[in-house]
Amino acid sequence: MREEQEPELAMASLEEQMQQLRSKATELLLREEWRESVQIYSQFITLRQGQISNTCQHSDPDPDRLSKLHKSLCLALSNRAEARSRMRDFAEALIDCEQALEIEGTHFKTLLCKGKIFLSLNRYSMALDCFKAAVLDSQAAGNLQTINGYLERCKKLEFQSRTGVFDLSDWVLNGFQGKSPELAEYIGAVQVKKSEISGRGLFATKNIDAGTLVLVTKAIAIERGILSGQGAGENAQLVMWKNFIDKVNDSFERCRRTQHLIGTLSTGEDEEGLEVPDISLFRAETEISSYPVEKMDMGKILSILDVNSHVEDTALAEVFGKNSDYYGVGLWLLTSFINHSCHPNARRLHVGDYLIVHASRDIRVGEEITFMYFDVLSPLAKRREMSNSWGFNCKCMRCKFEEAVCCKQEMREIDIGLERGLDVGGVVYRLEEGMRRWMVRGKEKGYLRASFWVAYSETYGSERSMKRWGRRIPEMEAVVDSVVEAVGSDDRLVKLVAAGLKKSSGGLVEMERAMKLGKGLYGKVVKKQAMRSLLGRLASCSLP
Ligand SMILES: C[S@@+](CC[C@H](N)C(=O)[O-])C[C@H]1O[C@@H](n2cnc3c(N)ncnc32)[C@H](O)[C@@H]1O
Repeated sequence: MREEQEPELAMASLEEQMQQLRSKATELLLREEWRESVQIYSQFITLRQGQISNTCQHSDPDPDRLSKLHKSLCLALSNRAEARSRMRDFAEALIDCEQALEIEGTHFKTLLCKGKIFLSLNRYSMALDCFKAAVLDSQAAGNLQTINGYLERCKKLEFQSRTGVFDLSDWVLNGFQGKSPELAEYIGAVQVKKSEISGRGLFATKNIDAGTLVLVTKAIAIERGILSGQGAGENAQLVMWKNFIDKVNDSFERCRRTQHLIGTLSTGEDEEGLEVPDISLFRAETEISSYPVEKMDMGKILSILDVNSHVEDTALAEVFGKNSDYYGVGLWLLTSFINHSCHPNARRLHVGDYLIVHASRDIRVGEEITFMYFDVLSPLAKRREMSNSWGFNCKCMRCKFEEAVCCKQEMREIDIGLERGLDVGGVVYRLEEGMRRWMVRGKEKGYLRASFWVAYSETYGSERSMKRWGRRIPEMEAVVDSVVEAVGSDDRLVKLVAAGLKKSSGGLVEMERAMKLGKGLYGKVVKKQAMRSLLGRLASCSLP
Protein backbone atom coordinates (compact mmCIF):
# COMPACT_ATOMS: atom_id res chain seq x y z
CA MET A 1 0.00 0.00 0.00
CA ARG A 2 2.73 2.39 1.02
CA GLU A 3 4.81 1.50 -2.07
CA GLU A 4 1.88 2.44 -4.37
CA GLN A 5 1.23 5.76 -2.59
CA GLU A 6 4.76 7.05 -2.94
CA PRO A 7 4.87 7.43 -6.75
CA GLU A 8 1.39 9.00 -6.62
CA LEU A 9 2.60 11.54 -4.09
CA ALA A 10 5.66 12.25 -6.16
CA MET A 11 3.45 12.74 -9.22
CA ALA A 12 1.17 15.11 -7.34
CA SER A 13 4.05 17.23 -6.18
CA LEU A 14 5.55 17.27 -9.70
CA GLU A 15 2.18 18.34 -11.07
CA GLU A 16 2.01 21.09 -8.46
CA GLN A 17 5.50 22.27 -9.36
CA MET A 18 4.56 22.33 -13.04
CA GLN A 19 1.37 24.19 -12.31
CA GLN A 20 3.48 26.86 -10.62
CA LEU A 21 5.91 26.99 -13.54
CA ARG A 22 3.06 27.38 -15.99
CA SER A 23 1.45 30.22 -14.01
CA LYS A 24 4.77 31.99 -13.63
CA ALA A 25 5.58 31.68 -17.35
CA THR A 26 2.13 32.95 -18.35
CA GLU A 27 2.46 35.88 -15.97
CA LEU A 28 5.86 36.77 -17.47
CA LEU A 29 4.43 36.47 -20.98
CA LEU A 30 1.62 38.86 -20.10
CA ARG A 31 4.15 41.26 -18.58
CA GLU A 32 6.09 41.05 -21.87
CA GLU A 33 9.18 39.79 -20.06
CA TRP A 34 10.04 37.57 -23.00
CA ARG A 35 13.45 36.23 -22.01
CA GLU A 36 12.36 35.19 -18.51
CA SER A 37 9.17 33.72 -19.87
CA VAL A 38 11.16 31.59 -22.35
CA GLN A 39 13.32 30.30 -19.49
CA ILE A 40 10.38 29.18 -17.38
CA TYR A 41 8.50 27.68 -20.33
CA SER A 42 11.65 25.73 -21.19
CA GLN A 43 11.71 24.19 -17.71
CA PHE A 44 8.03 23.31 -18.01
CA ILE A 45 8.46 21.84 -21.50
CA THR A 46 11.38 19.61 -20.45
CA LEU A 47 9.43 18.26 -17.49
CA ARG A 48 6.30 17.72 -19.60
CA GLN A 49 8.23 15.92 -22.31
CA GLY A 50 9.74 13.64 -19.62
CA GLN A 51 6.30 12.88 -18.25
CA ILE A 52 4.96 12.04 -21.70
CA SER A 53 7.83 9.69 -22.43
CA ASN A 54 7.40 7.98 -19.03
CA THR A 55 3.66 7.58 -19.62
CA CYS A 56 4.27 6.13 -23.07
CA GLN A 57 6.53 3.51 -21.58
CA HIS A 58 3.60 2.03 -19.66
CA SER A 59 2.22 -1.11 -21.22
CA ASP A 60 -1.29 0.37 -21.18
CA PRO A 61 -1.08 4.21 -21.04
CA ASP A 62 -4.19 6.14 -20.13
CA PRO A 63 -5.23 7.91 -23.39
CA ASP A 64 -7.07 10.72 -21.55
CA ARG A 65 -4.06 11.52 -19.42
CA LEU A 66 -1.77 11.37 -22.46
CA SER A 67 -4.04 13.70 -24.41
CA LYS A 68 -4.08 16.21 -21.51
CA LEU A 69 -0.28 16.10 -21.26
CA HIS A 70 0.10 16.66 -25.00
CA LYS A 71 -2.39 19.54 -24.97
CA SER A 72 -0.54 21.41 -22.27
CA LEU A 73 2.81 20.75 -24.01
CA CYS A 74 1.37 22.14 -27.25
CA LEU A 75 0.21 25.31 -25.50
CA ALA A 76 3.56 25.78 -23.74
CA LEU A 77 5.46 25.36 -27.03
CA SER A 78 3.12 27.83 -28.69
CA ASN A 79 3.62 30.39 -25.91
CA ARG A 80 7.39 29.94 -25.98
CA ALA A 81 7.26 30.47 -29.76
CA GLU A 82 5.35 33.72 -29.18
CA ALA A 83 7.93 34.95 -26.63
CA ARG A 84 10.84 33.94 -28.88
CA SER A 85 9.32 35.66 -31.89
CA ARG A 86 8.91 38.86 -29.85
CA MET A 87 12.67 38.64 -29.20
CA ARG A 88 13.07 38.21 -32.99
CA ASP A 89 14.57 34.79 -32.41
CA PHE A 90 12.60 33.53 -35.39
CA ALA A 91 14.54 30.33 -36.11
CA GLU A 92 13.94 28.90 -32.62
CA ALA A 93 10.37 30.20 -32.57
CA LEU A 94 9.63 28.34 -35.81
CA ILE A 95 11.00 25.09 -34.34
CA ASP A 96 8.61 25.52 -31.40
CA CYS A 97 5.71 26.13 -33.81
CA GLU A 98 6.56 22.97 -35.77
CA GLN A 99 6.62 20.90 -32.58
CA ALA A 100 3.33 22.36 -31.37
CA LEU A 101 1.69 21.70 -34.74
CA GLU A 102 2.93 18.12 -34.72
CA ILE A 103 0.82 17.67 -31.58
CA GLU A 104 -2.19 19.60 -32.87
CA GLY A 105 -2.09 20.37 -36.59
CA THR A 106 -4.69 23.17 -36.50
CA HIS A 107 -3.69 24.79 -33.20
CA PHE A 108 -5.03 28.32 -33.72
CA LYS A 109 -2.58 30.25 -31.55
CA THR A 110 0.40 28.46 -33.08
CA LEU A 111 -0.78 28.98 -36.65
CA LEU A 112 -1.27 32.67 -35.91
CA CYS A 113 2.20 32.93 -34.37
CA LYS A 114 3.82 31.02 -37.27
CA GLY A 115 2.03 33.23 -39.81
CA LYS A 116 3.26 36.38 -38.06
CA ILE A 117 6.83 35.05 -38.04
CA PHE A 118 6.70 34.32 -41.78
CA LEU A 119 5.28 37.81 -42.31
CA SER A 120 8.22 39.34 -40.42
CA LEU A 121 10.58 37.24 -42.57
CA ASN A 122 8.85 38.49 -45.75
CA ARG A 123 7.73 34.95 -46.62
CA TYR A 124 4.29 36.02 -47.69
CA SER A 125 2.91 32.88 -49.33
CA MET A 126 3.94 30.74 -46.34
CA ALA A 127 2.33 33.27 -44.00
CA LEU A 128 -0.80 33.20 -46.11
CA ASP A 129 -0.98 29.38 -45.82
CA CYS A 130 -0.80 29.66 -42.01
CA PHE A 131 -3.54 32.28 -41.77
CA LYS A 132 -5.73 30.33 -44.21
CA ALA A 133 -5.35 27.23 -42.03
CA ALA A 134 -5.98 29.24 -38.84
CA VAL A 135 -9.25 30.63 -40.16
CA LEU A 136 -10.60 27.06 -40.39
CA ASP A 137 -10.01 26.39 -36.67
CA SER A 138 -12.97 26.67 -34.30
CA GLN A 139 -11.15 29.35 -32.29
CA ALA A 140 -11.07 31.65 -35.32
CA ALA A 141 -14.72 32.59 -34.71
CA GLY A 142 -13.83 34.75 -31.73
CA ASN A 143 -10.87 36.33 -33.52
CA LEU A 144 -12.26 36.96 -36.97
CA GLN A 145 -11.26 40.60 -37.16
CA THR A 146 -7.64 39.86 -36.29
CA ILE A 147 -7.31 36.91 -38.61
CA ASN A 148 -9.02 38.69 -41.51
CA GLY A 149 -6.70 41.65 -40.98
CA TYR A 150 -3.68 39.37 -41.35
CA LEU A 151 -5.19 37.61 -44.36
CA GLU A 152 -5.76 40.91 -46.18
CA ARG A 153 -2.26 42.20 -45.36
CA CYS A 154 -0.70 38.97 -46.53
CA LYS A 155 -2.66 38.82 -49.76
CA LYS A 156 -1.62 42.38 -50.61
CA LEU A 157 2.06 41.76 -49.85
CA GLU A 158 2.11 38.40 -51.64
CA PHE A 159 0.60 40.07 -54.73
CA GLN A 160 3.14 42.91 -54.61
CA SER A 161 6.12 40.59 -54.25
CA ARG A 162 4.91 38.33 -57.09
CA THR A 163 3.94 41.05 -59.58
CA GLY A 164 5.97 44.11 -58.66
CA VAL A 165 2.76 46.18 -58.77
CA PHE A 166 3.03 48.77 -55.98
CA ASP A 167 0.98 51.92 -55.57
CA LEU A 168 2.00 54.78 -53.29
CA SER A 169 -0.56 57.20 -54.73
CA ASP A 170 -2.93 57.27 -51.75
CA TRP A 171 -0.10 58.00 -49.36
CA VAL A 172 1.20 60.80 -51.62
CA LEU A 173 -2.28 62.28 -52.11
CA ASN A 174 -2.90 62.19 -48.36
CA GLY A 175 0.16 64.41 -47.94
CA PHE A 176 2.31 61.56 -46.49
CA GLN A 177 0.07 61.49 -43.42
CA GLY A 178 0.45 58.70 -40.90
CA LYS A 179 2.87 55.82 -41.02
CA SER A 180 4.60 55.15 -44.33
CA PRO A 181 2.96 52.25 -46.16
CA GLU A 182 3.97 48.66 -45.51
CA LEU A 183 5.54 47.21 -48.65
CA ALA A 184 6.54 43.75 -49.79
CA GLU A 185 10.08 42.82 -50.73
CA TYR A 186 10.37 42.46 -54.49
CA ILE A 187 13.11 41.30 -56.85
CA GLY A 188 12.51 42.15 -60.51
CA ALA A 189 14.24 40.90 -63.67
CA VAL A 190 17.80 41.07 -62.36
CA GLN A 191 20.80 38.92 -61.53
CA VAL A 192 24.22 39.46 -59.94
CA LYS A 193 27.16 39.11 -62.33
CA LYS A 194 30.77 40.18 -62.72
CA SER A 195 30.87 43.85 -63.63
CA GLU A 196 33.24 45.78 -65.89
CA ILE A 197 32.94 48.69 -63.48
CA SER A 198 34.19 46.83 -60.41
CA GLY A 199 33.69 43.44 -58.75
CA ARG A 200 30.08 42.32 -59.00
CA GLY A 201 27.09 44.30 -60.22
CA LEU A 202 23.35 43.91 -60.78
CA PHE A 203 22.25 43.21 -64.38
CA ALA A 204 18.91 43.28 -66.20
CA THR A 205 17.67 39.89 -67.42
CA LYS A 206 14.91 41.56 -69.49
CA ASN A 207 14.30 44.97 -71.04
CA ILE A 208 13.08 47.30 -68.29
CA ASP A 209 11.35 50.53 -69.27
CA ALA A 210 11.73 53.82 -67.41
CA GLY A 211 9.78 53.93 -64.16
CA THR A 212 9.52 50.12 -63.81
CA LEU A 213 10.47 48.64 -60.47
CA VAL A 214 13.74 46.78 -60.18
CA LEU A 215 13.83 46.03 -56.45
CA VAL A 216 12.06 46.77 -53.21
CA THR A 217 14.00 45.79 -50.14
CA LYS A 218 13.73 46.40 -46.43
CA ALA A 219 16.70 47.69 -44.44
CA ILE A 220 18.70 45.27 -42.32
CA ALA A 221 19.15 48.23 -40.00
CA ILE A 222 18.44 51.93 -40.22
CA GLU A 223 19.16 54.88 -37.95
CA ARG A 224 17.50 58.24 -38.31
CA GLY A 225 17.64 61.60 -36.70
CA ILE A 226 17.35 65.32 -37.20
CA LEU A 227 20.71 67.04 -37.49
CA SER A 228 20.46 70.76 -36.87
CA GLY A 229 23.29 73.26 -36.53
CA GLN A 230 26.69 72.50 -38.02
CA GLY A 231 28.73 71.78 -34.86
CA ALA A 232 25.93 69.77 -33.29
CA GLY A 233 25.52 67.99 -36.61
CA GLU A 234 28.91 66.33 -36.59
CA ASN A 235 28.57 65.02 -33.07
CA ALA A 236 25.05 63.84 -33.62
CA GLN A 237 26.19 62.13 -36.82
CA LEU A 238 28.82 60.18 -34.86
CA VAL A 239 26.27 59.07 -32.28
CA MET A 240 23.92 58.01 -35.06
CA TRP A 241 26.68 56.05 -36.79
CA LYS A 242 27.44 54.24 -33.52
CA ASN A 243 23.76 53.39 -32.99
CA PHE A 244 23.57 52.22 -36.57
CA ILE A 245 26.54 49.86 -36.08
CA ASP A 246 24.90 48.46 -32.92
CA LYS A 247 21.69 47.79 -34.83
CA VAL A 248 23.51 46.01 -37.67
CA ASN A 249 25.41 43.92 -35.13
CA ASP A 250 22.17 43.00 -33.42
CA SER A 251 20.58 41.81 -36.70
CA PHE A 252 23.80 39.96 -37.52
CA GLU A 253 23.81 38.08 -34.22
CA ARG A 254 20.14 37.17 -34.30
CA CYS A 255 19.85 35.60 -37.73
CA ARG A 256 22.07 33.15 -39.62
CA ARG A 257 20.58 34.19 -42.96
CA THR A 258 21.39 37.85 -42.29
CA GLN A 259 24.91 36.85 -41.20
CA HIS A 260 25.43 34.90 -44.38
CA LEU A 261 24.05 37.62 -46.65
CA ILE A 262 26.07 40.39 -44.98
CA GLY A 263 29.08 38.12 -45.50
CA THR A 264 28.54 38.26 -49.29
CA LEU A 265 29.01 42.06 -49.35
CA SER A 266 32.18 43.83 -50.44
CA THR A 267 34.66 45.31 -47.98
CA GLY A 268 36.05 47.38 -50.84
CA GLU A 269 39.21 45.18 -50.97
CA ASP A 270 40.04 42.86 -53.83
CA GLU A 271 36.59 43.09 -55.41
CA GLU A 272 37.63 41.18 -58.51
CA GLY A 273 38.17 38.02 -56.44
CA LEU A 274 34.73 38.10 -54.79
CA GLU A 275 32.22 35.31 -55.36
CA VAL A 276 29.07 36.01 -57.40
CA PRO A 277 26.05 35.01 -55.30
CA ASP A 278 22.93 33.54 -56.90
CA ILE A 279 20.01 35.96 -56.84
CA SER A 280 17.76 33.29 -55.24
CA LEU A 281 19.80 33.67 -52.05
CA PHE A 282 18.15 37.08 -51.59
CA ARG A 283 14.60 35.83 -52.08
CA ALA A 284 13.09 35.45 -48.64
CA GLU A 285 10.93 32.52 -49.81
CA THR A 286 13.97 30.44 -50.81
CA GLU A 287 14.34 27.54 -48.37
CA ILE A 288 17.94 26.99 -47.37
CA SER A 289 18.38 24.13 -44.92
CA SER A 290 21.41 25.53 -43.14
CA TYR A 291 23.64 28.53 -43.54
CA PRO A 292 27.36 28.17 -42.90
CA VAL A 293 28.44 29.78 -39.64
CA GLU A 294 30.05 33.09 -40.54
CA LYS A 295 32.93 34.31 -38.45
CA MET A 296 33.35 38.02 -38.90
CA ASP A 297 35.32 40.39 -36.75
CA MET A 298 34.16 43.92 -36.02
CA GLY A 299 36.77 45.32 -38.44
CA LYS A 300 35.22 43.44 -41.35
CA ILE A 301 31.70 44.51 -40.41
CA LEU A 302 32.83 48.13 -40.23
CA SER A 303 34.46 47.92 -43.69
CA ILE A 304 31.28 46.38 -45.10
CA LEU A 305 29.20 49.20 -43.62
CA ASP A 306 31.62 51.80 -44.91
CA VAL A 307 31.32 50.51 -48.45
CA ASN A 308 27.65 49.53 -48.58
CA SER A 309 25.53 51.72 -46.35
CA HIS A 310 23.58 54.54 -47.91
CA VAL A 311 22.27 57.83 -46.66
CA GLU A 312 18.64 58.54 -47.48
CA ASP A 313 18.21 60.83 -50.45
CA THR A 314 17.53 64.26 -48.96
CA ALA A 315 16.33 65.94 -52.15
CA LEU A 316 13.53 63.42 -52.40
CA ALA A 317 13.06 63.32 -48.64
CA GLU A 318 11.99 66.97 -48.77
CA VAL A 319 9.36 66.29 -51.40
CA PHE A 320 8.29 63.21 -49.47
CA GLY A 321 7.39 65.47 -46.60
CA LYS A 322 10.49 65.17 -44.41
CA ASN A 323 12.46 67.85 -42.63
CA SER A 324 15.51 69.13 -44.57
CA ASP A 325 17.80 68.49 -41.54
CA TYR A 326 16.60 64.93 -41.58
CA TYR A 327 19.34 62.31 -41.83
CA GLY A 328 19.00 58.58 -42.17
CA VAL A 329 21.64 55.93 -42.74
CA GLY A 330 20.88 52.30 -43.52
CA LEU A 331 22.05 48.99 -44.90
CA TRP A 332 20.04 47.21 -47.58
CA LEU A 333 21.32 43.87 -48.89
CA LEU A 334 20.69 43.28 -52.59
CA THR A 335 20.98 46.96 -53.48
CA SER A 336 24.53 46.75 -52.14
CA PHE A 337 25.46 45.00 -55.39
CA ILE A 338 24.50 48.06 -57.43
CA ASN A 339 27.54 49.96 -58.63
CA HIS A 340 27.74 53.69 -59.04
CA SER A 341 27.76 55.28 -62.46
CA CYS A 342 27.87 58.95 -63.51
CA HIS A 343 25.36 58.01 -66.23
CA PRO A 344 23.06 55.90 -64.06
CA ASN A 345 19.96 54.17 -65.36
CA ALA A 346 18.19 53.65 -62.02
CA ARG A 347 17.17 55.70 -59.02
CA ARG A 348 16.42 54.89 -55.43
CA LEU A 349 13.53 56.11 -53.37
CA HIS A 350 13.31 55.75 -49.61
CA VAL A 351 9.89 54.98 -48.17
CA GLY A 352 10.00 54.15 -44.47
CA ASP A 353 12.57 51.37 -44.05
CA TYR A 354 12.20 50.31 -47.68
CA LEU A 355 14.54 51.13 -50.51
CA ILE A 356 12.75 51.17 -53.84
CA VAL A 357 14.91 50.99 -56.96
CA HIS A 358 13.34 51.73 -60.33
CA ALA A 359 14.65 52.38 -63.85
CA SER A 360 15.20 56.11 -64.38
CA ARG A 361 15.52 55.51 -68.13
CA ASP A 362 14.98 52.52 -70.41
CA ILE A 363 17.34 49.62 -69.60
CA ARG A 364 18.16 46.92 -72.16
CA VAL A 365 18.48 43.22 -71.34
CA GLY A 366 22.05 42.43 -70.24
CA GLU A 367 22.78 46.06 -69.25
CA GLU A 368 24.25 46.74 -65.82
CA ILE A 369 21.88 48.52 -63.45
CA THR A 370 23.53 51.48 -61.77
CA PHE A 371 22.49 54.36 -59.58
CA MET A 372 24.36 57.38 -58.32
CA TYR A 373 26.15 57.37 -54.99
CA PHE A 374 26.71 61.13 -55.32
CA ASP A 375 25.49 64.04 -57.44
CA VAL A 376 26.13 63.36 -61.13
CA LEU A 377 24.91 66.75 -62.32
CA SER A 378 28.38 68.09 -61.57
CA PRO A 379 31.68 68.50 -63.43
CA LEU A 380 34.29 65.78 -63.70
CA ALA A 381 36.68 67.27 -61.11
CA LYS A 382 33.93 67.50 -58.50
CA ARG A 383 32.78 63.96 -59.25
CA ARG A 384 36.35 62.68 -58.90
CA GLU A 385 36.52 64.29 -55.46
CA MET A 386 33.25 62.67 -54.41
CA SER A 387 34.16 59.24 -55.77
CA ASN A 388 37.50 59.43 -53.95
CA SER A 389 35.74 60.19 -50.71
CA TRP A 390 33.70 57.00 -51.36
CA GLY A 391 37.04 55.19 -51.63
CA PHE A 392 37.15 54.47 -55.37
CA ASN A 393 38.07 56.00 -58.69
CA CYS A 394 34.98 56.02 -60.85
CA LYS A 395 35.48 53.82 -63.90
CA CYS A 396 32.20 54.53 -65.66
CA MET A 397 31.96 55.29 -69.42
CA ARG A 398 31.07 58.91 -68.83
CA CYS A 399 34.16 59.54 -66.70
CA LYS A 400 36.33 57.82 -69.31
CA PHE A 401 34.87 60.00 -72.07
CA GLU A 402 35.18 63.22 -70.06
CA GLU A 403 38.75 62.44 -69.03
CA ALA A 404 39.64 62.46 -72.73
CA VAL A 405 37.70 65.66 -73.53
CA CYS A 406 38.46 67.68 -70.44
CA CYS A 407 42.18 67.90 -71.20
CA LYS A 408 41.34 70.21 -74.11
CA GLN A 409 42.54 73.76 -73.41
CA GLU A 410 39.13 75.17 -74.33
CA MET A 411 37.36 72.88 -71.90
CA ARG A 412 39.67 74.00 -69.14
CA GLU A 413 38.87 77.63 -69.91
CA ILE A 414 35.15 76.91 -69.78
CA ASP A 415 35.64 75.19 -66.42
CA ILE A 416 37.67 78.08 -65.02
CA GLY A 417 35.13 80.56 -66.41
CA LEU A 418 32.37 78.80 -64.48
CA GLU A 419 34.42 78.67 -61.30
CA ARG A 420 35.15 82.40 -61.50
CA GLY A 421 31.46 83.15 -61.82
CA LEU A 422 31.55 84.40 -65.42
CA ASP A 423 28.30 84.98 -67.25
CA VAL A 424 26.62 81.53 -67.17
CA GLY A 425 24.94 82.07 -70.54
CA GLY A 426 28.40 82.66 -72.05
CA VAL A 427 29.65 79.40 -70.52
CA VAL A 428 26.74 77.48 -72.07
CA TYR A 429 27.32 79.16 -75.43
CA ARG A 430 31.04 78.30 -75.45
CA LEU A 431 30.38 74.69 -74.46
CA GLU A 432 27.73 74.25 -77.16
CA GLU A 433 30.05 75.77 -79.76
CA GLY A 434 32.94 73.57 -78.55
CA MET A 435 30.81 70.42 -78.78
CA ARG A 436 29.87 71.35 -82.37
CA ARG A 437 33.52 71.74 -83.36
CA TRP A 438 34.74 68.62 -81.51
CA MET A 439 31.89 66.71 -83.11
CA VAL A 440 30.50 65.55 -79.77
CA ARG A 441 27.14 63.86 -80.48
CA GLY A 442 24.30 61.90 -78.95
CA LYS A 443 24.67 60.69 -75.39
CA GLU A 444 28.09 62.29 -75.02
CA LYS A 445 26.53 65.70 -75.55
CA GLY A 446 24.23 64.85 -72.66
CA TYR A 447 27.25 63.90 -70.50
CA LEU A 448 28.88 67.32 -70.91
CA ARG A 449 25.61 69.19 -70.51
CA ALA A 450 25.02 67.25 -67.29
CA SER A 451 28.49 68.26 -66.09
CA PHE A 452 27.71 71.93 -66.63
CA TRP A 453 24.08 71.66 -65.58
CA VAL A 454 24.48 74.51 -63.08
CA ALA A 455 25.28 76.92 -65.92
CA TYR A 456 22.39 75.66 -68.06
CA SER A 457 19.81 75.82 -65.29
CA GLU A 458 20.88 79.31 -64.20
CA THR A 459 20.74 80.50 -67.79
CA TYR A 460 17.28 79.06 -68.48
CA GLY A 461 16.07 80.32 -65.13
CA SER A 462 17.18 83.94 -65.69
CA GLU A 463 15.22 86.30 -67.94
CA ARG A 464 18.30 88.51 -68.33
CA SER A 465 20.49 85.63 -69.48
CA MET A 466 17.84 84.34 -71.82
CA LYS A 467 17.44 87.81 -73.37
CA ARG A 468 21.14 87.86 -74.11
CA TRP A 469 21.83 84.23 -75.01
CA GLY A 470 18.42 82.65 -75.61
CA ARG A 471 18.63 82.71 -79.42
CA ARG A 472 22.20 81.43 -79.53
CA ILE A 473 21.81 78.34 -77.34
CA PRO A 474 19.54 75.29 -77.74
CA GLU A 475 16.07 75.29 -76.21
CA MET A 476 15.72 74.18 -72.62
CA GLU A 477 13.51 71.19 -73.55
CA ALA A 478 16.10 69.77 -75.97
CA VAL A 479 18.86 70.11 -73.36
CA VAL A 480 16.71 68.51 -70.65
CA ASP A 481 15.89 65.60 -72.97
CA SER A 482 19.55 64.98 -73.79
CA VAL A 483 20.60 65.18 -70.13
CA VAL A 484 17.81 62.73 -69.18
CA GLU A 485 18.95 60.37 -71.92
CA ALA A 486 22.47 60.51 -70.50
CA VAL A 487 21.90 60.43 -66.73
CA GLY A 488 18.20 59.63 -66.28
CA SER A 489 15.59 61.79 -64.62
CA ASP A 490 16.51 64.09 -61.75
CA ASP A 491 14.54 66.37 -59.45
CA ARG A 492 16.33 69.50 -60.71
CA LEU A 493 15.45 68.72 -64.32
CA VAL A 494 11.86 68.05 -63.36
CA LYS A 495 11.79 71.25 -61.32
CA LEU A 496 12.82 73.32 -64.33
CA VAL A 497 10.30 71.67 -66.61
CA ALA A 498 7.52 71.89 -64.00
CA ALA A 499 8.29 75.57 -63.38
CA GLY A 500 8.13 76.18 -67.15
CA LEU A 501 4.81 74.40 -67.19
CA LYS A 502 3.52 76.68 -64.46
CA LYS A 503 4.56 79.80 -66.44
CA SER A 504 3.06 78.60 -69.72
CA SER A 505 -0.01 77.40 -67.78
CA GLY A 506 0.52 73.96 -69.23
CA GLY A 507 0.30 72.76 -72.80
CA LEU A 508 -0.41 69.10 -73.39
CA VAL A 509 3.06 68.33 -74.76
CA GLU A 510 4.78 70.07 -71.82
CA MET A 511 2.57 68.26 -69.36
CA GLU A 512 3.43 64.94 -71.00
CA ARG A 513 7.14 65.74 -70.83
CA ALA A 514 6.85 66.60 -67.12
CA MET A 515 4.90 63.39 -66.42
CA LYS A 516 7.50 61.31 -68.26
CA LEU A 517 10.28 62.92 -66.26
CA GLY A 518 8.27 62.35 -63.09
CA LYS A 519 7.98 58.66 -63.96
CA GLY A 520 11.77 58.42 -64.28
CA LEU A 521 12.19 60.24 -60.97
CA TYR A 522 9.55 58.61 -58.76
CA GLY A 523 8.78 55.49 -60.77
CA LYS A 524 5.50 53.86 -61.68
CA VAL A 525 4.65 53.45 -58.00
CA VAL A 526 3.15 56.95 -58.21
CA LYS A 527 0.14 57.14 -60.53
CA LYS A 528 -1.11 60.07 -62.61
CA GLN A 529 -2.98 62.23 -60.11
CA ALA A 530 -0.44 61.71 -57.34
CA MET A 531 2.36 62.43 -59.82
CA ARG A 532 0.76 65.80 -60.65
CA SER A 533 0.72 66.61 -56.98
CA LEU A 534 4.43 65.68 -56.59
CA LEU A 535 5.40 67.70 -59.67
CA GLY A 536 3.39 70.59 -58.24
CA ARG A 537 5.34 70.33 -55.00
CA LEU A 538 8.59 70.50 -56.98
CA ALA A 539 7.41 73.59 -58.84
CA SER A 540 5.78 74.85 -55.61
CA CYS A 541 2.40 75.23 -57.24
CA SER A 542 -0.57 73.14 -58.24
CA LEU A 543 -0.33 71.99 -61.82
CA PRO A 544 -3.22 71.99 -64.28
C1 LIG B 1 28.11 48.97 -52.78
S1 LIG B 1 29.50 48.22 -53.50
C2 LIG B 1 28.96 47.84 -55.11
C3 LIG B 1 29.12 46.37 -55.45
C4 LIG B 1 30.54 45.90 -55.52
N1 LIG B 1 31.07 46.15 -56.85
C5 LIG B 1 30.65 44.41 -55.18
O1 LIG B 1 31.28 43.66 -55.93
O2 LIG B 1 30.13 44.04 -54.13
C6 LIG B 1 30.50 49.65 -53.67
C7 LIG B 1 31.89 49.37 -54.15
O3 LIG B 1 31.88 49.00 -55.53
C8 LIG B 1 32.95 49.65 -56.22
N2 LIG B 1 32.38 50.59 -57.20
C9 LIG B 1 31.09 50.95 -57.28
N3 LIG B 1 30.91 51.80 -58.30
C10 LIG B 1 32.10 52.01 -58.87
C11 LIG B 1 32.55 52.80 -59.97
N4 LIG B 1 31.75 53.55 -60.68
N5 LIG B 1 33.88 52.76 -60.27
C12 LIG B 1 34.73 52.00 -59.55
N6 LIG B 1 34.37 51.24 -58.50
C13 LIG B 1 33.06 51.22 -58.17
C14 LIG B 1 33.76 50.36 -55.17
O4 LIG B 1 34.78 49.51 -54.73
C15 LIG B 1 32.77 50.60 -54.08
O5 LIG B 1 33.39 50.72 -52.85
